[in-house]
Amino acid sequence: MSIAARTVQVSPGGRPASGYDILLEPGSSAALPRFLTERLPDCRAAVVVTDEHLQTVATPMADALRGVGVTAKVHVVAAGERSKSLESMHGIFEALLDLKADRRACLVAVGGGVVGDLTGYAAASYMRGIALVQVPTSLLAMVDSSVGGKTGVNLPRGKNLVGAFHQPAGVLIDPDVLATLPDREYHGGLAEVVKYGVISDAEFFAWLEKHAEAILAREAGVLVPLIARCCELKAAVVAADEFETTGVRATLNYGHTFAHAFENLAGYGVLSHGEAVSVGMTCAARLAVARGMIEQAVFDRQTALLQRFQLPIELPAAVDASADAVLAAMRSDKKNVAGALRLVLPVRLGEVRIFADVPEEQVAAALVAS
Ligand SMILES: NC(=O)c1ccc[n+]([C@@H]2O[C@H](COP(=O)([O-])OP(=O)(O)OC[C@H]3O[C@@H](n4cnc5c(N)ncnc54)[C@H](O)[C@@H]3O)[C@@H](O)[C@H]2O)c1
Ligand SMILES: O=C(O)C(=O)C[C@@H](O)[C@H](O)[C@H](O)COP(=O)(O)O
Ligand SMILES: [Zn+2]
Repeated sequence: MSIAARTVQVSPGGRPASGYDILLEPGSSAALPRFLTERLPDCRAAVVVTDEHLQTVATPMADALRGVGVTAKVHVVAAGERSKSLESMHGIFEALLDLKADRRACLVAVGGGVVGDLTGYAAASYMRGIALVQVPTSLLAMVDSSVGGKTGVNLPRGKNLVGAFHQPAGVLIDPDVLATLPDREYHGGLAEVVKYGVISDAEFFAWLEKHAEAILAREAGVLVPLIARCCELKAAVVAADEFETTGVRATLNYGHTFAHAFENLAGYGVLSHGEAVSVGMTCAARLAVARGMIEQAVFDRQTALLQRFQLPIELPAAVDASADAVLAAMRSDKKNVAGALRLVLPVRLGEVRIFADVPEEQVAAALVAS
């Protein structure tokens, strides 16, 4: 397994011309002015979007941009999933208009997946599309949301129901910023990390099991290779199926049909995305065992690793989610065709497939341990 890479190249849809680099190194956020000068030389105005927890990271970045002649300001949204809204997007448009930003302007997303998805969709929409630079600061954003171009916001009726594919011009990952990430958010990011092992890389899954203690301690020696491997795995999927048309990219949605329903029913507060994905992957694996698709041992290994990473494997009591309510929410999933659920389920450790023939009673039965 090659886990030494520090720069990961992404070629969406296999088109090198629209490719970009993920720069993974301590201090990489300081590279923003150079990055803009080299990659977006016409950019004269930039809005750096962040939330209140990352202002000390975002503010020096805007200052540094001003140092190379770019008119820059920081725009702060409230931390948390509820900011992934059309209303928050409107605030970003106002900030761009205040700077008299034209089509050569760019948006810089400094934060977790919420800031990244929101800012990305604003970049895809403002004047029909301006450049975006992703500076992910949560583990989840480093290993997943900053890469691959999925952007969007939530609607009251469901997660990510509006959005666009809009690839960043580049991704700057500074693993040192993880030092301030709260434990709960760090663990949430590990859910998406476990996902990569289950969907596409059994060897990486075993590596996670072996290094679980060092990973929990956030040791740099394991963190950098861990992030790099996830980025490589995601880049390969995005190269094969940028717009989720062939089914390859849908594998990244393992556990998510359940998870998005849980997040919506929980009102986007009680449960983080990563926690919801952890419970969702547990339900999906339980369903696969019930259908005779995987051995119980695979379910047990996934469960043990999720629990080792201090992630939930069942919904907290505070989430009032009857099977009927969960199924109703799952029917809004974007993967569904003609109202029929399409679920990503494991067929062995390291491989998942999409199933469109799962009876809803089986899905309901998989929601809780028997
Ligand atoms: N676009 C994609 O491909 C994709 C992939 C996975 C998840 N997502 C989306 O990402 C979102 C979840 O992202 P998230 O888990 O990063 O949540 P988040 O963006 O809400 O961040 C979690 C919390 O951590 C704080 N934080 C982030 N970095 C920090 C740091 N270095 N120090 C201190 N605090 C820090 C944030 O302020 C926030 O309070 C969800 O909306 C999910 O749907 C998108
Ligand atoms: O990049 C992808 O493709 C993913 O599905 C990654 C997921 O981890 C992520 O949560 C994504 O936002 C889900 O997208 P959606 O299309 O199911 O809304
Ligand atoms: Zn996800």
